[in-house]
Amino acid sequence: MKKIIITGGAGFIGSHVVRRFVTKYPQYQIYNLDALTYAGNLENLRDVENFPNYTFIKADITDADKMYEIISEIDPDGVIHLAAESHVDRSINDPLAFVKTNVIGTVNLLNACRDIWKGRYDETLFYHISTDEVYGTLGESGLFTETTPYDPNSPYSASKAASDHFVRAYGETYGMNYIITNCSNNYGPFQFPEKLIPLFINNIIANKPLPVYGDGLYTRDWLYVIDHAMAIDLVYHKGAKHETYNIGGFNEWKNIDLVRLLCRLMDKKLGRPEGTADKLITFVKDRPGHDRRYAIDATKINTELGWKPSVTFETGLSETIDWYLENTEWLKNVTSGAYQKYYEEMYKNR
Ligand SMILES: Cc1cn([C@H]2C[C@H](O)[C@@H](COP(=O)(O)OP(=O)(O)O[C@H]3O[C@H](C)C(=O)[C@H](O)[C@H]3O)O2)c(=O)[nH]c1=O
Repeated sequence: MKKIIITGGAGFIGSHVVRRFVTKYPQYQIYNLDALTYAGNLENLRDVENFPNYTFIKADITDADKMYEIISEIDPDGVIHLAAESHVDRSINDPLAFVKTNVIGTVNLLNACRDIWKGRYDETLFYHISTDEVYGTLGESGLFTETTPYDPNSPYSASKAASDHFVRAYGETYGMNYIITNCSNNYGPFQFPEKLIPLFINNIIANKPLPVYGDGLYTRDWLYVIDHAMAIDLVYHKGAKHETYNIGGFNEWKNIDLVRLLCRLMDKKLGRPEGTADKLITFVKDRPGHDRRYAIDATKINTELGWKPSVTFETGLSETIDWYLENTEWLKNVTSGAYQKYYEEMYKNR
């Protein structure tokens, strides 16, 4: 039986990856290693928690000894590493938390795998999940390819860039097998309402302002999270070792256009008169160091591995809104407690 550790499996993208592996591969034992920080939630995995091939381990990747202990005990065939601090605004307020989890946490995992897998690097794989933000920002045209130089602008993207470099360095220095994928903005069920789409869905439901940063003309390339999980599955099984793949939706939207589409769909689904949600749009002070445009060239994963997004943005977004409207309890739980304080802190100077 193959054993795979998935770090950050209780988070947004991680939970979709865990669900896919647990349900699709009963012959694999899947270990979800997660610290359950504010963004990790076992509610995200209720439907698979009793599967015999699923095990949850509460542990923090910043704890080097614990990582060594867990990895030597399980002796996995692969690690799919998704555990990370991921919100850019939080990284601006607390960069060190991002260095600790994203850089030191990754190196702790690499150290343990390097030692425990010694002598059988060819049979094992460290698969590191990263972001397109490591490439910095684009002008009006152009796309990020796998050979675009790294040029991170936020503490978050700098910490992810550093972690990517460490993974590659461990491959080159020690000969460990690794793959890195760099993905564009994800959206879908179970995303914590600090990121644009779930935050705005939550605020529209609650009739709260929709804080659009700066002029709202920033561009992002959006991918449905389930398509990302499918890509991760494919890369884990078919990807070439010591390679990087970019994953994206070929789906660019200016923030303000996306927000207006979201408002229209939400009004319809909530049975409110057209234009109701639009009135909540509030332009606020910009995010410092705000990257103007991200866009991924996903040709390599498409031509070499045959991956492409399976749903259109209209379908994915509509399904996402429906999910949040059907899961108001989940939304209420994750936005209770410290959330309100965080939200007020985040927007008080904007
Ligand atoms: C939360 C928020 C965001 N925005 C803007 C800022 C961005 O231009 C865009 C998306 O912001 P968000 O914070 O949702 O995502 P990014 O900063 O693009 O980064 C995201 O996508 C990459 C790939 C990752 O790797 C990050 O982990 C992930 O957080 O909307 C607003 O205008 N108002 C808001 O309240």
